[in-house]
Amino acid sequence: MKVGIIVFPGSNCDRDVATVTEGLLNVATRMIWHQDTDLSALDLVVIPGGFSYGDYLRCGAIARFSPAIKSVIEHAQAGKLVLGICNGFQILTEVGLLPGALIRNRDLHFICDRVPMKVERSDLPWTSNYTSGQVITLPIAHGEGRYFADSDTLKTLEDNGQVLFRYCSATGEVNQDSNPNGSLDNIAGIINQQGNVLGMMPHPERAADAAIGITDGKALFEGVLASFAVGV
Ligand SMILES: NC(=O)CC[C@H](N)C(=O)O
Repeated sequence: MKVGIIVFPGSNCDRDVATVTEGLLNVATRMIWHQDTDLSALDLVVIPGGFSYGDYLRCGAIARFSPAIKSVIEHAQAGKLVLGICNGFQILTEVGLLPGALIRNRDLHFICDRVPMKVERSDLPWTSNYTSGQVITLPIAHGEGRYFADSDTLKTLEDNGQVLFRYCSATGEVNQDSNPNGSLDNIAGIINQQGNVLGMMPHPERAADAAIGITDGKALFEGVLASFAVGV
């Protein structure tokens, strides 16, 4: 398996992802400057978190025009895996690879916290190392992480099982008290219809090394790796 990580001016979680894929899991990993377009030979492309182009205009609104993003679209359309984390999720919605939008948090504050969320399904490479309904804890760090979509889009997402991660309480209750940013339906992460594109506001790459004291994110990368090992 080969991983590519897109680097924009202002990305700040790119090295964190590489530390997990290359450092902890020993997976061949390449950093891809946003002006590069060659993603061939890559299995997983990660659009990392951060503040691409300073998040001026709107988070992800400038990054979506980068040359690398054209190649990311082709990569996704070929059915290959794309993971957008935080700013990466925002970029994926700007591009239209995922529906909806990420808007200012309900309380208009930047939130930096560790929060519980539910893994809704485990039948995809992304979550094959979790169990369906498992409550995990991951860091969040965003100012514009409130998932929003029109009611038809939201219904389609729910009907198709496209909500992969949902904020909840430590004991698994999904309600407004366990919703850190006001996301509709407590949505923390969604997939496209085919399931090969995942966008999520929480940061699995910041929760993979025991030295940090939180490791629930490691299983996401391990699940993807395992899916290649068995040739899924
Ligand atoms: N950690 C991140 O990727 C932050 C995303 C974006 N800059 C926001 O504040 O919402």
